[in-house]
Amino acid sequence: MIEFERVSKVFPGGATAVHEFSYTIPSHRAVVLVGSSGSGKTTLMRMVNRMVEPSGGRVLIDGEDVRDRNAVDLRRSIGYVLQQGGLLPHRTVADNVATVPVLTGTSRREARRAAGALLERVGLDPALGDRYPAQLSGGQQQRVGVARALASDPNILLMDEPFGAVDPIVRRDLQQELLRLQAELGKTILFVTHDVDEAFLIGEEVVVLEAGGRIAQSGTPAEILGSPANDFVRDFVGADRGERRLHVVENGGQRLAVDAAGRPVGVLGQ
Ligand SMILES: Nc1ncnc2c1ncn2[C@@H]1O[C@H](COP(=O)(O)OP(=O)(O)OP(=O)(O)O)[C@@H](O)[C@H]1O
Repeated sequence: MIEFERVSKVFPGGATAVHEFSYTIPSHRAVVLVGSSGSGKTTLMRMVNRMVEPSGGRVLIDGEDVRDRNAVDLRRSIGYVLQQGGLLPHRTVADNVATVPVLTGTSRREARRAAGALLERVGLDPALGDRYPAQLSGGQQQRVGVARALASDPNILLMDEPFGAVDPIVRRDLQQELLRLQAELGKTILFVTHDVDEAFLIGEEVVVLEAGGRIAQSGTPAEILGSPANDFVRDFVGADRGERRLHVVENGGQRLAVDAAGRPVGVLGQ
């Protein structure tokens, strides 16, 4: 469980990036922060692994203030997936995946063996482990990024626009892969995106942010789609979408998010 308790962040010489944000992410839940550029999503995410220290308030993991944790140990215990993969270019894929386990005492041989299994888990041929990141496609690199984040078997995965840099078709594959993985692994996931469709697909809960990390609305995709709290949310969920405007339909006891052409874009649960 991750608890944000009235956290704020004022960067030196800057405006307030986040103002008194409070939210609790239950264990094993996938929660998506969605909002336009500069709404404070990345700042909030980085407070969890202490890459950003709050100016006020606190972040707790399983009841413990992250400030009481050693920052390096904390970071190694949390999976972190970045938009550009963040892979080390001069190390093989297998060594990239094995980085944290080796740092925390697993033998290189054992960590490389485990890396092969992790590559398979994210849908890659383990033989790719001998390549260098530049020899993989963007989508494959993102999968390696996910494998690396899973390597220390963390309870928490932070995912910052992880599929933002790949083309739409690969992006859909990666999203489906993440849903499949989450069904298997049940991690506590904090996922950041500015893409509403992605937020509603991945998030069991979605937090719509306005500037300054203010919560415009939070809830399940069905709740937000079904009854937007205000004009801001209504616009954000539907703006500029024309015929792609999302709505909710009931289908055989399931609630589906569909676009205006009736194409399902996500299952919202029972
Ligand atoms: N290190 C920093 N120093 C000063 N200001 C910062 C710093 N990091 C972020 N900010 C500012 O804080 C605000 C929130 O930034 P943040 O990156 O959290 O937003 P975001 O919602 O993740 O945006 P994006 O979708 O563009 O990544 C922005 O106004 C940004 O310019």
